[in-house]
Amino acid sequence: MIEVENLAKSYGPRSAIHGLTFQVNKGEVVGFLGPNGAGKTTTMNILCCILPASSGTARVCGFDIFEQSYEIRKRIGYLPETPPLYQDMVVSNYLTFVAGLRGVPKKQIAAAVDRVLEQCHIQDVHERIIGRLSKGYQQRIGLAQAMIHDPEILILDEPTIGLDPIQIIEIRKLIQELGKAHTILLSSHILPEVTQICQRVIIINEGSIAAMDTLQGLNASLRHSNRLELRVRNAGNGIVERLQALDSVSAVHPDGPNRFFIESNANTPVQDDVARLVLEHGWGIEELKPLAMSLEDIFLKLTTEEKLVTPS
Ligand SMILES: Nc1ncnc2c1ncn2[C@@H]1O[C@H](COP(=O)(O)OP(=O)(O)OP(=O)(O)O)[C@@H](O)[C@H]1O
Repeated sequence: MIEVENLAKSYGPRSAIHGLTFQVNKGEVVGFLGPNGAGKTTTMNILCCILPASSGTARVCGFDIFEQSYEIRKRIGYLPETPPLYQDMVVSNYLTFVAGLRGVPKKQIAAAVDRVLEQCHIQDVHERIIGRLSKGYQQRIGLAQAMIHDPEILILDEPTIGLDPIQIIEIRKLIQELGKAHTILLSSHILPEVTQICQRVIIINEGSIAAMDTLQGLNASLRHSNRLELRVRNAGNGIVERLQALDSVSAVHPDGPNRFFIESNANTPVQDDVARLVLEHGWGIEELKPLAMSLEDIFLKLTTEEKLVTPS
């Protein structure tokens, strides 16, 4: 549905993205993650034919972004980070206006407005002035304008940014609903949000792709760094030093007197060494289990040098 190959964009001498290659398949909800300035908005703007790429190719629904941008615009709905709303307009008038801009045939405009009012749960405010509505409602109107021409693909740039926690939950729920019938590429800084909404993640860092997989796949591919949680009954003096002295252990992070997070870069099962050490010293094993990496851990690992061990 979206095929990107070797895409690059420079702003003057500054390279924003380079060598981007990825695909989004029909029906997928894909999270586009990256730190500030990674190139997410640039990529989304190129896919929506708002910004020309410097080189590379991208096809959306089989159409080329350079040659067939009109066809792509018909099939793509875009919610930019700041929704393009006219604050002084009444909701339904605004959506009628946008429908005209998007080329919805005149006779179908009223039905299209009714459809998006219903899909985005904003029927109750259709006669209100946009600027007087809450940010959560304004975001839904932003989604409604993106969907007015019934596109197959939705591209959403930070759709929950600036919303309060209740509004965030509502918008996430709405995106999950929309994901049943649309292909969605969504950028976000909120990692649990991506975990909840998306089936697959593309992590971008400094303009190129750092990782691309399902959450389970990312976890498995980063498994060369084993992480364990160890809980003992009676930790003796020097337990941290002794654990650290094991060949297979690269770092030990205590969390209270009897709980430790252990990292290992070795491929050997570090559990055996740890268990042996604990038994030899009579510290008593309460729990010894491998830890899955959270998306936050994966993100930090791929986008920074920071080493992190947290329970998940
Ligand atoms: N119009 C522009 N002129 C010059 N440089 C730009 C322009 N737009 C973006 N950039 C630069 O390109 C790089 C990528 O920016 P982009 O906005 O695509 O990143 P982003 O991942 O969306 O960041 P954020 O999460 O902060 O929105 C950044 O270094 C940014 O400063």
